[in-house]
Amino acid sequence: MIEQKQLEASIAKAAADVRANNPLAGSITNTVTIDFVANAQLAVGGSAAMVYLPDEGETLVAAGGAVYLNMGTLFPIYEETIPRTAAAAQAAGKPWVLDPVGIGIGSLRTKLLSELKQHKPAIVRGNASEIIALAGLWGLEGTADDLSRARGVDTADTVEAARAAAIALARYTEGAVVISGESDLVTDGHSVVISHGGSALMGKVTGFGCSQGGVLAVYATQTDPFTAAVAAVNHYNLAGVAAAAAADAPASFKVAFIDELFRATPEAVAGNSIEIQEA
Ligand SMILES: Nc1ncnc2c1ncn2[C@@H]1O[C@H](COP(=O)(O)OP(=O)(O)O)[C@@H](O)[C@H]1O
Ligand SMILES: Cc1ncsc1CCOP(=O)(O)O
Ligand SMILES: [Mg+2]
Repeated sequence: MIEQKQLEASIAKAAADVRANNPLAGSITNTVTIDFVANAQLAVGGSAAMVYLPDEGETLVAAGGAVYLNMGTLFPIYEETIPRTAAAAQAAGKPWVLDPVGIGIGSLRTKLLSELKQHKPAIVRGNASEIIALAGLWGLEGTADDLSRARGVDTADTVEAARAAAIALARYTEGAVVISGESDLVTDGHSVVISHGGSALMGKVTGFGCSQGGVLAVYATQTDPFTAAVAAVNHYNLAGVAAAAAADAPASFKVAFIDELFRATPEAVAGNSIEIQEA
């Protein structure tokens, strides 16, 4: 199990490095929340670029330190763009982050998510229902293939109910998995970190999950997937608490949240309340 002081030091360094290096993490992401993803990436210190076409995805892999693939709103061209971009990242040894938004909706999404198994994302991020459904679709041990639980893009399960699925995914990818929710769970298949904070208002604005995925990719440019995952999730939880002190309704909360992502210091990100458990 990872030691807390050592993890905090690695998180503080990752947050400081993101600020110092302004790293690019390109995205192929949905059209609902694309603006929020880019602005969150910039607010934490990263750089954003959003594309749709296959050769552009490959170009962003080459140009950046990581790439973010979010399945939220699919177009026919994505049948080419998404696997080619994931394959390019894997071939280049660059981390890529998968958000299986809306898993269970439509045949193209199921086909693409099945194909992506072979390219092993460095970080998988989803809400509890998405993580359970992905582990089942990938046929991982102890999980059930049941896409019928999918109901849209919001969760119908608790974070704890998805714990075993997240651990199975992390052991398969040898990367990190994030389950978002009231408290977020991060695992590398050996340790589990529960990160506290945030606000219920984060569930009342679309894009908090997607933008967390973009920020995970920014952090993944600077450190290993597990440290990157805890750092990004901590950064989100810290900013969520601070934004809730400044705003009490969804639209103003979103604005305050982007400001608080920007204001958060590396030390505060590292000091966000976490619990470390055995997987
Ligand atoms: N009730 C809550 N309390 C605190 N934070 C929350 C709550 N609901 C969601 N969040 C936060 O909102 C972000 C998005 O999570 P979630 O709503 O689970 O994702 P998605 O939008 O993919 O369903 C995460 O940072 C998560 O910690
Ligand atoms: C509403 C919606 N529909 C397709 S993608 C999307 C955005 C989902 O964003 P998030 O999961 O971050 O709230
Ligand atoms: Mg989501």
